[in-house]
Amino acid sequence: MDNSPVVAQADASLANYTQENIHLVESAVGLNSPPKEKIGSDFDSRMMLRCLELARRALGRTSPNPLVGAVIVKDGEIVGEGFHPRAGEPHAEVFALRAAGDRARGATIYVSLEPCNHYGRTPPCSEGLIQAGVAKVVVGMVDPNPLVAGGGIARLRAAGIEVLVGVEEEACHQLNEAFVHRILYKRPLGILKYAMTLDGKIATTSGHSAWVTSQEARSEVHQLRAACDAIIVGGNTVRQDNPYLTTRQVEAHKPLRVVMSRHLNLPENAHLWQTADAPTLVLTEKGANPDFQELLLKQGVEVVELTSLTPDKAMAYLYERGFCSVLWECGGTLAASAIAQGAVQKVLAFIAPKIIGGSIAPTPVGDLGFTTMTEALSLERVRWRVVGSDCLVEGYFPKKANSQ
Ligand SMILES: Nc1c(N[C@@H]2O[C@H](COP(=O)(O)O)[C@@H](O)[C@H]2O)[nH]c(=O)[nH]c1=O
Ligand SMILES: [Zn+2]
Repeated sequence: MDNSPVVAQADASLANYTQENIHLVESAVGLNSPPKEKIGSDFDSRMMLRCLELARRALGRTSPNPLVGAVIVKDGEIVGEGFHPRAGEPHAEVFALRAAGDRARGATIYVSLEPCNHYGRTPPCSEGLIQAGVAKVVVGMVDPNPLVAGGGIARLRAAGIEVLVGVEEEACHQLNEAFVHRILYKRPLGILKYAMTLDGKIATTSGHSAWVTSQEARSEVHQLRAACDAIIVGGNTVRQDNPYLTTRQVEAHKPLRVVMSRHLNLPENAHLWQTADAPTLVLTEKGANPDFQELLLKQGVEVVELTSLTPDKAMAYLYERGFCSVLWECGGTLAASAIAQGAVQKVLAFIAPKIIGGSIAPTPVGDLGFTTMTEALSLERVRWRVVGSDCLVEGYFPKKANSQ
């Protein structure tokens, strides 16, 4: 099957992504394009889903790199598997080739992301596959990285290797949505997560919030945290909720816990500074409360002063640090300003079937300055799911209201 148009749209001339050409890359990696016909056989799909299963073993650990899995099949049998464990280490294909050894010659390799074609921290996988003598490469999605962007596929085809692109493309994209966002927008993907009652409250009028949702929903949140690079809260959340923001699973990735606080008027004995099992970073402004900074440093907390502390500045800083995904677990005021500044692209709202009442009880999103319903930010690609006794609503902000 010739499906080269997918690749043709993603050429390396898109190295400098702008508003005009971003949509081309988005369609090349399988976003914003009309549903396509199923590509590949059921066996191809099964092998690609196995790649994604392998890729997930490194969940939360690969940034700024993507999650990638690879499977080598010879005569209908899997002869090698691999995944990318973290940035700086070999790519998924390399591990799969090592496992397959000589059996890679004449075999088919399935990879969830287009094989790279550049010398980065590691040599190009395209050359590795050519040297190993594989006969066919089945790719999940095109790599939006301008250093690759179709070049890996072109190189393999030029070497006479059959390449099929787009098998389980949507699932492949879903797994790496944060990596794709990082590449296209030069910011981490911002995910706003909150838990509210049926009448839209995140706490009682007196600020009590433990717990709004069921145990099942809370363990879903722990899994979500483990898949992210950082979790952000504001000073208010530290003062009022004194959260741990941990994943509570021994083996899981521990995201960086980030607190945004302009004046560092924070409690000296917050759980965050007292639990060294996950790293913590406090973002503040130049010259804020030097005594408190010293106290934090003594407790192993990292402090970074930014020239002005806004959600976008925080995201720009976390982008420079190599992060792909940031989970906003803050209160309504910070959430509203993060949304207004385009620091949130995705929303995960847990809704508990409880009513708490209280006209001044806090709500998940503060003032956005809207006066009419027509200004409402309607989520797109919305999914609803039951988690324990709660409902999880998941969706994305429309691009125009939210592009950087
Ligand atoms: N992890 C991964 C790929 N990642 C691609 O390579 C880039 C990182 O290159 P490097 O610095 O050398 O690790 C990353 O941004 C992405 O475009 N490619 C692959 O063929 N297979 C893999 O498993
Ligand atoms: Zn590679």
